[in-house]
Amino acid sequence: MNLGFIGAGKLAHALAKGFIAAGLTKGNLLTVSCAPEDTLSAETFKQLGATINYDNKEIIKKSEVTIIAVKPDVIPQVLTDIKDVVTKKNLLLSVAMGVTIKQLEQGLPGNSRVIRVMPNTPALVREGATVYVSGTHATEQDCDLTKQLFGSVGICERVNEYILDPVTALSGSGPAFIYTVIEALSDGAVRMGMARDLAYKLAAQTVVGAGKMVLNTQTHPGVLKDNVTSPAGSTCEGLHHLEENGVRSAFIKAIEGATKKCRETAKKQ
Ligand SMILES: NC(=O)C1=CN([C@@H]2O[C@H](COP(=O)(O)OP(=O)(O)OC[C@H]3O[C@@H](n4cnc5c(N)ncnc54)[C@H](O)[C@@H]3O)[C@@H](O)[C@H]2O)C=CC1
Ligand SMILES: O=C(O)[C@@H]1CCC=N1
Repeated sequence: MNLGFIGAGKLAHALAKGFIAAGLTKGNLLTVSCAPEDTLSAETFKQLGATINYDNKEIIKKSEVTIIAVKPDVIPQVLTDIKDVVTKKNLLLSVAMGVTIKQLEQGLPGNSRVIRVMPNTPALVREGATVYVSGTHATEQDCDLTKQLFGSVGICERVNEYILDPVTALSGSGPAFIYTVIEALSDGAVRMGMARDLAYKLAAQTVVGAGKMVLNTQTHPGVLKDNVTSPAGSTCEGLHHLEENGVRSAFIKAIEGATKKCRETAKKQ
């Protein structure tokens, strides 16, 4: 598949590597733009074999499917750059946080085929979590293609747009929250005498294992937690400390705060 990327940063790179690993495209089939001063993004994609072109119009002309992966505040500029060359042949997939279908469509010619996608960086290792929302003029084939593309690097679900901001908070930002948990668990283990390397390995595999237990056994997380927690045992003691320090409330507030930030971004566009 010939793919265009407008914006070649951390998410674009994770997606490109994931798509290549899944066999959906090759590095030399990618056409990519980034800010001219951003030599790191350009170099990262060059190493994959991609063609770099600093003119966003050229990305649209050369690719039937283009992923727009710039920061939300750059979206208006990108839409201005490309609006005169977007035709019915182009499918545009925007991954920008807090930028709505309406805002995207307003900046493009009528009938433009737009899909709003919210992936996450674990797509790099094909363990991504993606949702997408169809724009007004995207076809069912466009939705199928989106599902095929992002389904090749993890799970991919179609949703209604009203849920996109909480999704961004949960699975878009979520890896950062979980890395913090992995670091903190490891810090605890190091404090108790464990070597740092082993602590990261055990903490990361514990997150992977617990996640797979929820997905594969379809058992309520509370039941899975109870299965680990013996009467008067060590897990119970640990859980008591987490509850005393408001761990649930901290995560609930993190999702609420991140969702609100997405909504503020949408209002600013
Ligand atoms: N990083 C993540 O985990 C996730 C990011 N997103 C969304 O993806 C988008 C990109 O995020 P990141 O990759 O983290 O950002 P980043 O800062 O790593 O990358 C942004 C890219 O845009 C390029 N750029 C800047 N101005 C440009 C222009 N006028 N034309 C073309 N390219 C331009 C930069 O050179 C850079 O390559 C954001 O909208 C973000 O909300 C969504 C889900 C997860
Ligand atoms: O932090 C951000 O703005 C983006 C949205 C989801 C992950 N990164």
